[in-house]
Amino acid sequence: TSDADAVEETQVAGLGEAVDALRGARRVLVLSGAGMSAESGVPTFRDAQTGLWEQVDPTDLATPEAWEQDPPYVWAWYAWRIGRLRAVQPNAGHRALAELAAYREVSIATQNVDDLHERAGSTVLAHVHGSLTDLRCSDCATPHVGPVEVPEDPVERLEPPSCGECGGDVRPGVVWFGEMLPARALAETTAAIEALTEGDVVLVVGTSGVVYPAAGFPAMARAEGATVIEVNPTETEVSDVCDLRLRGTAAQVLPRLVA
Ligand SMILES: CC(C)NC(=O)[C@H](Cc1c[nH]c2ccccc12)NC(=O)[C@H](CCCC/N=C(/NCCC(=O)O)S[C@H]1O[C@H](COP(=O)(O)OP(=O)(O)OC[C@H]2O[C@@H](n3cnc4c(N)ncnc43)[C@H](O)[C@@H]2O)[C@@H](O)[C@H]1O)NC(=O)OCc1ccccc1
Repeated sequence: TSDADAVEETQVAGLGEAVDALRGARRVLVLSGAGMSAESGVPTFRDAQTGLWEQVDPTDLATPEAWEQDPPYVWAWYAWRIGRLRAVQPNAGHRALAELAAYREVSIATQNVDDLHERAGSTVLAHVHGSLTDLRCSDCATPHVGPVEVPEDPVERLEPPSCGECGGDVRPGVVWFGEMLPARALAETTAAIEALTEGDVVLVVGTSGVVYPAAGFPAMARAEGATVIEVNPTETEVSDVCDLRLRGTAAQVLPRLVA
């Protein structure tokens, strides 16, 4: 039997109810995290870092302090992630959400800094933690365009590109721990949550619900009366605020939800 059949056979408790809820929904808001891209080969934050960064807690690397202290060390990690992102493809979960938008009003607010939703054909409402591919000067904030050298294999240190305006170090356009979320992304996500009503559906896909303020979004959506559905193989910090918990992966469950 092929993988699809195997997936087809595995019963996901609550799937029927979730399909019904989605059928009756006028609007769908997707809150996605690292698990959404795991089956594309993008490691989640909780997955052990591989190789060079094995000993490093990503939340220590993804900070303004780490950048201040040693830009080439932090840049090497991001350049490697940019390189990895170029080598992977959206998965069946990303594609299912893009298909759903053909017959439902779908908004996606993601914690992910990858562009896999867009590459699957979705329009993303907000990247609340920024984007790996948007680069800017860490001194004058000038957006950095032009090619970015990425290492074949992980390297310990790599000089970040220099800003064409002021010569400063160019940093990734992501939100580091301790940094405020992009005002526009936060405003649009909050507006989308406040616009939710009875009967609307919120899909919480592949997030452990640990990082704030994003971890508070599912409860805010529930408070608006929407039906909140978690898609995650394991229990999370937000499972309790969800009406339905579908214990499976994004690429396994989402295609069956929108079929
Ligand atoms: C660690 C945590 C406790 N710390 C925070 O939340 C901090 C501090 C904080 C603020 N308010 C708080 C309140 C309480 C406690 C702490 C705080 N928040 C901040 O600093 C935020 C900024 C946070 C953004 C940080 N940047 C990221 N990313 C970009 C960088 C980069 O990518 O390098 S966060 C990054 O990690 C997070 C990882 O979480 P998940 O996406 O949930 O992924 P994770 O790996 O954890 O879990 C994966 C899940 O998927 C599941 N899964 C696995 N495979 C699959 C599969 N195949 N299918 C489906 N699911 C799957 C797994 O079971 C698992 O559940 C994502 O958000 C991701 O973007 N800024 C801020 O609040 O500014 C103002 C401020 C500042 C200071 C103090 C007060 C206020």
